[in-house]
Amino acid sequence: MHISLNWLRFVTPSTKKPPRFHLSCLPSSSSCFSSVVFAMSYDKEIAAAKKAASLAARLCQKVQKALLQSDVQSKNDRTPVTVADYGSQALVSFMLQHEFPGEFSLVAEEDSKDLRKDGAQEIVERITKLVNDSLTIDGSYSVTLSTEDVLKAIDSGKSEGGSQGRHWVLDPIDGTKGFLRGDQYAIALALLDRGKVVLGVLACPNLPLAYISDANQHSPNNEVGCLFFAEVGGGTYMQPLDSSSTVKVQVSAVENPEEASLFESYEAAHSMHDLSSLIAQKLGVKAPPVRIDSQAKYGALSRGDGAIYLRLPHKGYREKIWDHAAGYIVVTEAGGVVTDAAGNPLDFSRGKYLDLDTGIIVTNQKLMPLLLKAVRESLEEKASSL
Ligand SMILES: Nc1ncnc2c1ncn2[C@@H]1O[C@H](COP(=O)(O)O)[C@@H](OP(=O)(O)O)[C@H]1O
Ligand SMILES: [Mg+2]
Ligand SMILES: [Mg+2]
Ligand SMILES: [Mg+2]
Repeated sequence: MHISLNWLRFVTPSTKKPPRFHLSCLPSSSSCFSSVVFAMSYDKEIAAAKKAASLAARLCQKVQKALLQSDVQSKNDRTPVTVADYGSQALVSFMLQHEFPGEFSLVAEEDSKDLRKDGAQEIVERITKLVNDSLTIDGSYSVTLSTEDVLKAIDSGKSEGGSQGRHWVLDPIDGTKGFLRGDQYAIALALLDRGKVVLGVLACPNLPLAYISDANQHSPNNEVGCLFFAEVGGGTYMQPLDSSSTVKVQVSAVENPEEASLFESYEAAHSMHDLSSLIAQKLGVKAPPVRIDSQAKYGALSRGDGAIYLRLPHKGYREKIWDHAAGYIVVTEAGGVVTDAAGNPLDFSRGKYLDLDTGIIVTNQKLMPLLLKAVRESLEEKASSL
């Protein structure tokens, strides 16, 4: 693979991730010292998660390529994203269950209800072919799943999560709107252990390997396809989706908000752009916001492309854990901080939903106090103007 100068920018002296064990405290302990236990490292889980997310990314790329090449495709036809969404979820679910056949719990976005309705047989067959082609593509599996196997694999994602035991958390395509537009999307997979996110993998098939800004995000010269992964206490790493050359990444060290660049959703329906522009104005941020879809924003932030991510949904919206779990650990292990708009840490232990005060904000440790102040003032200003 051609390694560009931009790629080398991310390389740190330690590019090889050593195998690791780490200490953890039992959640019920009153004193850390009295009940320190040796926890297994999650190396086997992270290897399986990387493989599953990478294969799912290939499946999605194949569908997106066909979608963009097809000129008969109606703009409103959601079939391609439907096929890729379900296919990605079936593939990841099957691979994880194959790897961890004992107790298995998956909290995932999709279910098979619509696929079991009359008239859905053709689409289920398309999904099944896609999944089988993907599983056998590199010779790792020699299985042929039936349509019922695929529906069952999709429905394995019905777990509610929670604070006990282990739960995989999957968004098979995050950024469906971006996927349909030919823009950014991500396959986001994380593992919860006793309510905490302990590992996360983000496959971002359209994210340039090089630094992105508002100006260059659609440059045709950019090589694209990034895989981010992080394990609790072990830092965040990035590799090209088609290679294993891994680099450790860090969030931006920018301390002056005037030099910070700010990421937000492309879709104004997902995050209030007027509110984030007020916050940016208060901070003195000079650059225009970088608007991209999906948890690719967390990936880009983890390597310092921007310094701030604001997600301020409209009133009443409830965030789901699969939209944030993988991105959260990718950013925090790279040195970033993720809180709600009141500065509270995110709690992934309460089931499918995150109970939040107003929104999610992400930045580095140095900028967080300034950002929180600007967010609070902007929210107050907005409330008093209503
Ligand atoms: N009204 C809304 N407000 C906030 N988020 C929303 C929303 N409607 C959908 N979403 C979520 O926003 C996610 C995409 O985020 P982003 O704007 O960062 O690309 C979607 O994930 P899916 O595409 O997996 O459904 C969906 O869960
Ligand atoms: Mg999503
Ligand atoms: Mg999704
Ligand atoms: Mg969705």
